[in-house]
Amino acid sequence: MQRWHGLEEVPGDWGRSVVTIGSFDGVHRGHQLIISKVVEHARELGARSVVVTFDPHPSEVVRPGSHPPLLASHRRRAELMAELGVDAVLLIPFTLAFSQLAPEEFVERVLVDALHTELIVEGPNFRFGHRASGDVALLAELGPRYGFSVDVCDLTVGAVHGDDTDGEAVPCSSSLARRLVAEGDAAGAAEVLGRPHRVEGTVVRGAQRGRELGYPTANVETLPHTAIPADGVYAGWLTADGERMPAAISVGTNPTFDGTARTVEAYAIDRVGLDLYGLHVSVDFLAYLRGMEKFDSIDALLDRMAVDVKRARELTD
Ligand SMILES: Cc1cc2nc3c(=O)[nH]c(=O)nc-3n(C[C@H](O)[C@H](O)[C@H](O)COP(=O)(O)O)c2cc1C
Ligand SMILES: Nc1ncnc2c1ncn2[C@@H]1O[C@H](COP(=O)(O)OP(=O)(O)O)[C@@H](O)[C@H]1O
Repeated sequence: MQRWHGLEEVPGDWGRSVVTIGSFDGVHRGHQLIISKVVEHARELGARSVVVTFDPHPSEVVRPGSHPPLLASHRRRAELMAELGVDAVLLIPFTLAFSQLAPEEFVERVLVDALHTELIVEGPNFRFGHRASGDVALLAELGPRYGFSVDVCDLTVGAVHGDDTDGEAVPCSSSLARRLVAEGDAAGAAEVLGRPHRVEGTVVRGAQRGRELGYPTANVETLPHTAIPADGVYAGWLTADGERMPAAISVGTNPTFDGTARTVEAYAIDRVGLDLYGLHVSVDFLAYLRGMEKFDSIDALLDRMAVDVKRARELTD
């Protein structure tokens, strides 16, 4: 899969494209549906599939300070899109100037001049151009002039979760996944995303206390704006150097030790002698086990950690 950063990186001799445009944060099940459609149509038409996305999140430019917590880095999104068979991802720097393009200019520069778009696939709520004034009706109107057609499809995929929905399927969306992650509902988030929520980062030094407790934990320094699950203890996986290891994960300030910094730490169950410092690792959150607690003694914490680890081992088996 090709990755282009900016319109100027699109090869001049790039052929015809089937395109979808969006933020695609988390590449959740609704995103997966639309991207699969793009890939399928491209194969039928003998064209190539392209996903157009933006960095930073458009809301940060339109309303500074409103950057939402991110479910996936652009690197991770690209990885997931490659798995779906996408030929190229075009990441457009979302500058103030870009945000001010009139919808028709946006169509000309991105869809027509750069990508030679034959078909664009979007959900009915797609908006683009200055003040989000372009919509699918405008795309359909401009299509004949520029030689592309528009496939507007219902991209709603339902996920059942929680007690507050009476068992009703709720449409998958990035904001729903963000809310579930923030509430610690790892299982609900996994249902929306189609896989456990992942947090990535570099392993940094902590208080060096874990090894003394018998549970060394890799402390993961996450990227800015990462969607970090609610404080608590989780079962999941720690992946390092391509190896996926069952893990018991702690998110919080280590209140038993009167800590103040909020950390994401993962103990790779039953593994000894790992050296993960400085590595880029990922932590997948499969299930919420319990809340973070301030224990009266280290023994009480250790008793509880033994129970957590046993449960995490069972869940990741
Ligand atoms: C499965 C698990 C559960 C944990 N639960 C708690 C907890 O309830 N309260 C708490 O203060 N710390 C908890 N911790 C965090 C430990 O206090 C922390 O891993 C330890 O202090 C080591 O910190 P260090 O990596 O900075 O050395 C938990 C850690 C793990 C792996
Ligand atoms: N089973 C394991 N799970 C996680 N990290 C481990 C494991 N075994 C060894 N390590 C190493 O030990 C470090 C964690 O030990 P710890 O005493 O908690 O130190 P720190 O406070 O610096 O995180 C990890 O960063 C990793 O390099």
